[in-house]
Amino acid sequence: MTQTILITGVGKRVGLYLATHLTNEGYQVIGTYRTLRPELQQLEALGVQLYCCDFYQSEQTEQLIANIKQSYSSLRAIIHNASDWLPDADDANPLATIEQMMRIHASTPYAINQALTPLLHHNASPFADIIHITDYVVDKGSKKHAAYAASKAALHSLTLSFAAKLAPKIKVNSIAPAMLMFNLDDDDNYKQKALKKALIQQEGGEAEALKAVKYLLDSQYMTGQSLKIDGGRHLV
Ligand SMILES: NC(=O)C1=CN([C@@H]2O[C@H](COP(=O)(O)OP(=O)(O)OC[C@H]3O[C@@H](n4cnc5c(N)ncnc54)[C@H](OP(=O)(O)O)[C@@H]3O)[C@@H](O)[C@H]2O)C=CC1
Ligand SMILES: Nc1nc2c(c(=O)[nH]1)N=C([C@H](O)[C@@H](O)CO)CN2
Repeated sequence: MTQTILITGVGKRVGLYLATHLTNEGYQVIGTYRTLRPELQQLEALGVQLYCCDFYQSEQTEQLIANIKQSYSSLRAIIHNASDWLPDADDANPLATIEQMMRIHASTPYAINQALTPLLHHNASPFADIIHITDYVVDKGSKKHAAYAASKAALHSLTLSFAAKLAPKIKVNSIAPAMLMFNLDDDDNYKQKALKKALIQQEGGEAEALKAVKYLLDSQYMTGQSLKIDGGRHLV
C-alpha cells in the first residue's frame, strides 16, 4: 500500500531534495509550491502530485486543504518545510514582517495540522508523523531575523502541543538546522563568517535534512522532540 507524504515548499533546495528522494524511496509525495520553476516538471515526471499555493493568501491555503481532503483518504506524514527568511533590516512595515513570518511558520502549519489530522489517523501504519522544520535560532533568537526566529519558536511550540495532543498514533517532532545551505547571493566573506559559528565548519547540506526526516519516520519512540542538525554551533 503506497504511503502518502505531504511536503510544503518543494520548488527548490531542501523541499525539492526531500520530495525527490522520498519519491524515489517509494512514497507518494504531495508537494506544494508557490513559484513555477523548471524543477517542478522533474517532480511531476517522478509522479509527485503538485499543488500551487501561496500561504500568504488564506483562501489558497483553505483551498489546498479542501483539495487534499477531497483527493486523499490517508496520510503517512506531513512535513512543514515552506519558509521565508525575512530580515528585520530597516523594517518599513514591522507589522507586516511579523505577520508574514507567523503566517508561513505558525498559522499555516497549525491550520493544516488541525484540518488533516484525521487523514494521519487513517494511515494504515502503526505511526504517522508531523515534522516541523524549525531552526537553530529557536533557542537563541536572532539579532537580524527576530520576527523569523519568533515564528520558528512558535512552530516548535506547536511541536510540543501537537505531540501531546496526538500521541500515540501521531508523532510530532521538529528538525532544527543551523547552516544547512548557503544562498546563491551569499558572498565569500559571509560564508566564512557563517561557517566559523559552528564546530563542524561546513554546510550541513540537504542530505542531512533527509537523514533527519528518515530517522523520524522510522522512529517508534520519539515525539515532542527537536533534532538539532547544527554542526555543534550551540557549543561555540
Ligand atoms: N538553508 C538553511 O541553511 C536553513 C534552512 N532552515 C529551514 O529549512 C527549511 C528549508 O530551507 P531552504 O530550502 O533553504 O528554504 P528556501 O527559503 O530556499 O525555500 C523555502 C520554500 O518555501 C516556499 N515558500 C516561501 N514562502 C512561501 C509562501 N508564502 N507560500 C508558499 N510557499 C512558500 C518557497 O516557495 P517558492 O520558491 O515556490 O516561492 C520555497 O520553495 C526552511 O524551513 C528553512 O527555514 C533552517 C535553518 C537553516
Ligand atoms: N527559508 C529559509 N530559512 C533559512 C535560510 C534560507 O535560506 N531559507 N537560511 C538560513 C541560514 O542558512 C542561517 O541558518 C545561517 O546562519 C536560516 N533559515
